[in-house]
Amino acid sequence: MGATVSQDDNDSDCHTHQSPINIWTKMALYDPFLKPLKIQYDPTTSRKIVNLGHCFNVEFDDTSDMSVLSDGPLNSRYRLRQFHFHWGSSDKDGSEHVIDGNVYPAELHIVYWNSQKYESFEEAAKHPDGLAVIGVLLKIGEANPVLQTIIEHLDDVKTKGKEHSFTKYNLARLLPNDLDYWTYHGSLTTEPYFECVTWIVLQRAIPISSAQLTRFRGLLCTSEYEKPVPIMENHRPVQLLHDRVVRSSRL
Ligand SMILES: CC[C@H](CNC(=O)c1ccc(S(N)(=O)=O)cc1)c1ccc2[nH]ccc2c1
Ligand SMILES: [Zn+2]
Repeated sequence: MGATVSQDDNDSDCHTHQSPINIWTKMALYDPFLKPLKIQYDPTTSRKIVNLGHCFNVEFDDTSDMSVLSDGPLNSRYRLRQFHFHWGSSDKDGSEHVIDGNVYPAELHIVYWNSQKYESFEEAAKHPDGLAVIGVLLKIGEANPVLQTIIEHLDDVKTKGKEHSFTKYNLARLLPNDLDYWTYHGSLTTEPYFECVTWIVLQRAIPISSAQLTRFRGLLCTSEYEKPVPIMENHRPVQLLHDRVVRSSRL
């Protein structure tokens, strides 16, 4: 008697909570128990900007709970570690999350880890409730002065491995006023794709000018000793939803 393989066996593989996804807004479930996001941000926690080769990070001092995210869909306090962007080789694509089939030209990820339950970011990343990432879609519009302060420093971190001090950054000014969000359980969108992320995708996009976005593509994925290769794109394709439901904070 051969083993029968049913549909759910196919979903029993251990990679069914991958990110990013296409969010069908009409299928999102309004959850009245979702709280507003509570974002406490201390500008003195910003430390440096780093070129990692596939993207650049703005990194924060996460040795104590100074800049934290709580409430929203979360049951713990999460500590700010870094933020970074994903972009495409043209303004036609670049975001990781897709909304009703619409791709945006870029996406900001603000990465937090559960400092209430775990001792370190690396430890938290091994658990389903280890990380929380706020995803903010970027749309082409007027130049964004808050992004400009980051873009001015990209020349200091042009090649892979370069870093430059980056202090007193006002991350709060980067966020839209409207913090309504969609939330679902997913993964890191780069290797090792751990399924450890509570995703919180804001429903309001923020502007970036086409000229500013072009500056992202000027970053190099090569070190200063190699032949220069620009980071033209670094966004992962959308993944299957499987058994997940996306919840919305707004009816
Ligand atoms: C656990 C992964 C981590 C490196 N990766 C990340 O920090 C990261 C963070 C956010 C996202 S996204 N685009 O989803 O927001 C993708 C990746 C990481 C950190 C320390 C490590 N030591 C050994 C391995 C190792 C891996
Ligand atoms: Zn990311």
